[in-house]
Amino acid sequence: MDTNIKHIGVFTSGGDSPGMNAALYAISKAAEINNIRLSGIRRGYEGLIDGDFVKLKPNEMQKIVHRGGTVLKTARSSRFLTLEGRKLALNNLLKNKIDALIAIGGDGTFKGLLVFSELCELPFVGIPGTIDNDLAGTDFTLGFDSAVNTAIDNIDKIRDTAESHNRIFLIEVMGRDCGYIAINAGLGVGADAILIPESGQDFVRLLDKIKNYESEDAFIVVVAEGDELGAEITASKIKELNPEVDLRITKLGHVQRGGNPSALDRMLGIRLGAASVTALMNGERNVMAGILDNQLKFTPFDSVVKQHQVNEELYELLKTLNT
Ligand SMILES: Nc1ncnc2c1ncn2[C@@H]1O[C@H](COP(=O)(O)OP(=O)(O)O)[C@@H](O)[C@H]1O
Ligand SMILES: O=P(O)(O)OC[C@H]1O[C@](O)(COP(=O)(O)O)[C@@H](O)[C@@H]1O
Repeated sequence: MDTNIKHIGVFTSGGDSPGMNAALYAISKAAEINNIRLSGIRRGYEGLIDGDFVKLKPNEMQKIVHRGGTVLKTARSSRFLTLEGRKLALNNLLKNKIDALIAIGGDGTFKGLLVFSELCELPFVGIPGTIDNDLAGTDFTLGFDSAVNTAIDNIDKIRDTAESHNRIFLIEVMGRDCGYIAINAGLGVGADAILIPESGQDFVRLLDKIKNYESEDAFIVVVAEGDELGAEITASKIKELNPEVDLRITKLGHVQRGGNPSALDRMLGIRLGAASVTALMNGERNVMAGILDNQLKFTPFDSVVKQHQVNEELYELLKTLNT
């Protein structure tokens, strides 16, 4: 056990995701039990550069396990992309006598840590926090399950009105350049078609169905925001084929990032939060904590950032179900 770790800094970075507060609770509790001082760093790398450090008290964190967003706030930092910014960040860590860092964020955040490790010798552990589920090294990222549930709740509501009017709805969901939210939400609502960035065949399947569409029912298409055509072009192609159809586009947007974390995300945050403190005490460095096959696993940052997890079985499922 590495007893040199007396003071840990923790921050959330990139897009917020439900479950981040649960992870912060577990980190604060595990640190307290192991007599480790914990400093929260506000606004991700921005707060590291500005020295914006706060205390995280486990008895207060316990009360916000159920809340979405991140109590530490988060940011995308252009200053951290510069060497000058990273040097300011290093100075603040040294000044505050921080021995190790825990970062909750996505692949951008871990790329940042990799670059920072060229300057800073402190050990870093990452927790995958993004609704996009686009990281290797974990089956699920923190917030993905909640975001899919939110998308499903909203699309169910759209179905009510779509069926009442016999309309085609194109519903855009988040996920950056990854189709995980679209596949899971789309299958979960019984969508007629799902368009994702990773597949070229989905649009062909959609056109085949639209050719036979009789305007006597709803037709629900879930479109990933990173899809190569996107909702607008897809809509205009459908209209070209069949000018009479009644069609609407809905972009679900940031509603998918908010709301209380699901039970799965609360547990994921708590497991990974506690594991990250233990990992630092055990001498781990520059790794991301994740759950693979329900087992805790640590993956080096360079393997996490290089890959985009592609689940072939899910793509095959879309074909099997002709969606
Ligand atoms: N190559 C890089 N070098 C240094 N910092 C980086 C790099 N890539 C990303 N970062 C930092 O990580 C932050 C979070 O990354 P971003 O891609 O916005 O979100 P996420 O971590 O959710 O993927 C960025 O705003 C930036 O400050
Ligand atoms: O809130 P912003 O900065 O507009 O970012 C939107 C992006 O953030 C996400 O919600 C989450 O992405 P990250 O977790 O990688 O930041 C993406 O799905 C979306 O493309």
